[in-house]
Amino acid sequence: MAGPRRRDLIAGLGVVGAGALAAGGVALAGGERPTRTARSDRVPFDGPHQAGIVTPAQDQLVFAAIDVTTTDASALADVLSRWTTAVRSMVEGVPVGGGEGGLAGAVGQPPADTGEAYELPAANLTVTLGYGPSLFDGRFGLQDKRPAVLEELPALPGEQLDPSRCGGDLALQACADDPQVAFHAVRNLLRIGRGVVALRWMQLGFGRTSSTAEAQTTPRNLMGFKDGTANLRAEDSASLGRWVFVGGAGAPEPDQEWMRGGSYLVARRIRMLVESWDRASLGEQERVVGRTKVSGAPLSAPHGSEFAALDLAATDAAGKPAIDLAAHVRLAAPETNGGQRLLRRGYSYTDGMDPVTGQLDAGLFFLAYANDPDGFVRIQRRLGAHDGLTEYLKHTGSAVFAVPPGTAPGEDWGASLFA
Ligand SMILES: C=CC1=C(C)c2cc3[nH]c(cc4nc(cc5[nH]c(cc1n2)c(C)c5CCC(=O)O)C(CCC(=O)O)=C4C)c(C)c3C=C
Ligand SMILES: [Fe+2]
Repeated sequence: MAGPRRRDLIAGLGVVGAGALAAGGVALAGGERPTRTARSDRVPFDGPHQAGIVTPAQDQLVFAAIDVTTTDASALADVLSRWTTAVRSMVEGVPVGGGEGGLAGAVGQPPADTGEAYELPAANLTVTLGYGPSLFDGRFGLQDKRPAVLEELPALPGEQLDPSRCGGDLALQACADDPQVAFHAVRNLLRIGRGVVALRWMQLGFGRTSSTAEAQTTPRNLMGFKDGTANLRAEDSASLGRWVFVGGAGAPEPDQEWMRGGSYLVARRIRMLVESWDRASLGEQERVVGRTKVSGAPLSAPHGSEFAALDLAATDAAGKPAIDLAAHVRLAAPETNGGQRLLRRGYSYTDGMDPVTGQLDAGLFFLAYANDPDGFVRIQRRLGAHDGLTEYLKHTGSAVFAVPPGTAPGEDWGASLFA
């Protein structure tokens, strides 16, 4: 565990650490374990966009879809305010309630913080909040605030969704370099919200399956392929403005001003039929993806770089398309989708064994940000209908959320929505 975790911390320094160091932090020396006092493992909470979108993808995920169990809008706004205070504390590596006082609490009372992250580093924790379409159904007087593009996703080809892994009024995406830090964050927020919100479903992810910053190396997904090669990166502000952030440069104007600077998050739990995949030949696996397994180079330039551009017109010696017509990358690429791009931020998951079949329940918890969820829908319609990878996949969970913009210092989550 220490190896990969440490590598990501160091990779993260390239982007996150620069700001943190400028703010008076200390750099990590070789072999040194990060501590709560090292500022280089902290991601600032406030900013024009929420942390956890273009933040260099951490290696651990705890994702919670949450329902609101009251119709009292002020109680919900109060929870969002208390969540903001708690997250501001936790991303600094400080317990909920502040310092050791948060752990101690009053005699005869439970401590303000559950304690399991105490003395752990801040681990680049980010907590990202989303609002599901159902939040705008009239229970809280928010029906006029619903962005037109925020609707439940339509039925998509080939999906076999489990209703107990779908939807949610709210989402909390907690990412960190340490799984206990991410779990601690969600656990404490649920605890704060008790009586107002309830957990609907939850997904743990281990191992990022995308790179969201130039400094990060491309990870491998559970099919053994490099994943994230052609993803959008934090440094590509022109593409982020056009495709990811609401009201960004080149993007359509939002119908709801409170969403300016926000984004939309699509979550899909995609089980991989790994036992079938592991029986497929290397040639079949590469044909289905459209890239080589070892280097990640496109099959149009199999001896080239991982980052070589796809040449969708290239043919092999037999005159057939070098990148198969049903290859995943051909069908997902912007070149075949009207230029559409997504910021992918998914994680590998396993939930152990499928008790019915005895097979592994493992795959990709696909997370993608876009300034219109329809961008995902249009790509997925093509993938579901034609993608060779589909034979090895089963979409079992689904949700979509509006992710509001980031906060100014002192501002609470929900302030612009409930204003
Ligand atoms: C609707 C969007 C997408 C879903 C769902 C999806 C699922 C999925 N993808 C992989 C593995 C790979 N995907 C790769 C590239 C890629 N995938 C999407 C979109 C979805 N993938 C896009 C937009 C792209 C980029 C295409 C391009 O511009 O070239 C790759 C190649 C490496 C990379 O660029 O990331 C792999 C490998 C799996 C296993 C999967 C479902 C489980
Ligand atoms: Fe993909």
